[in-house]
Amino acid sequence: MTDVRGELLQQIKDKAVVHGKVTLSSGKEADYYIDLRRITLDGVAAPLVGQVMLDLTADIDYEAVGGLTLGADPVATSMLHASAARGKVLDAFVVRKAGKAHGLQRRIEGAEVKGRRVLAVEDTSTTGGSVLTAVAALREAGAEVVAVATIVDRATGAAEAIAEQAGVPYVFAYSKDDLGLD
Ligand SMILES: O=P(O)(O)OC[C@H]1O[C@H](OP(=O)(O)OP(=O)(O)O)[C@H](O)[C@@H]1O
Ligand SMILES: O=C(O)c1cc(=O)[nH]c(=O)[nH]1
Repeated sequence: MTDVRGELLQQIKDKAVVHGKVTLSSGKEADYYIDLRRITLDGVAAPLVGQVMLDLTADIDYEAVGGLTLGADPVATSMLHASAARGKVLDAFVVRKAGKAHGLQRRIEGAEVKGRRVLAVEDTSTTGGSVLTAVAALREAGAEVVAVATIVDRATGAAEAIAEQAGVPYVFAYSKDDLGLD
């Protein structure tokens, strides 16, 4: 049996971890950055993302998956395709950072979320602010957010913020310890 989880971990270590001073989305400073777009948009690694995230959330019942653009988008589509390959239909959606003023003026694009059980996903979570924005938009649109799932958790407050502000389970595929970061 192939170790998909182990393979993806190695891909992340090899391709996504960048050491050096960076300013994060929250405005905080950090000594490293995990650029998971180099994974979720990589021809070798991206198919593994869908499998690992489906396995991670196998005990959670949801019909559609997505999160705040852009980090979440390829996570959701990778899960959609991996689910289809397993014979199960899984829809995806994209939560815009702001509403759109033209066209159909939708904040959430793609699958209808109203009245459906949805999983909010993320590539990396630092403060959890981005995914919490997605959760708020999804709830406003009438979705039932059943959980939050991220590929890498940086152990910098996201778990606590999601528990307090969203009140749903939070799961992640890899911790910073898995990546050998401190
Ligand atoms: O938990 P948080 O503190 O919100 O930080 C994590 C977020 O930061 C990054 O996105 P970024 O804001 O850089 O935007 P992008 O996805 O559009 O690149 C990353 O993709 C997460 O979405
Ligand atoms: O907090 C962030 O902005 C952030 C951290 C990180 O490691 N990777 C990323 O894409 N964003």
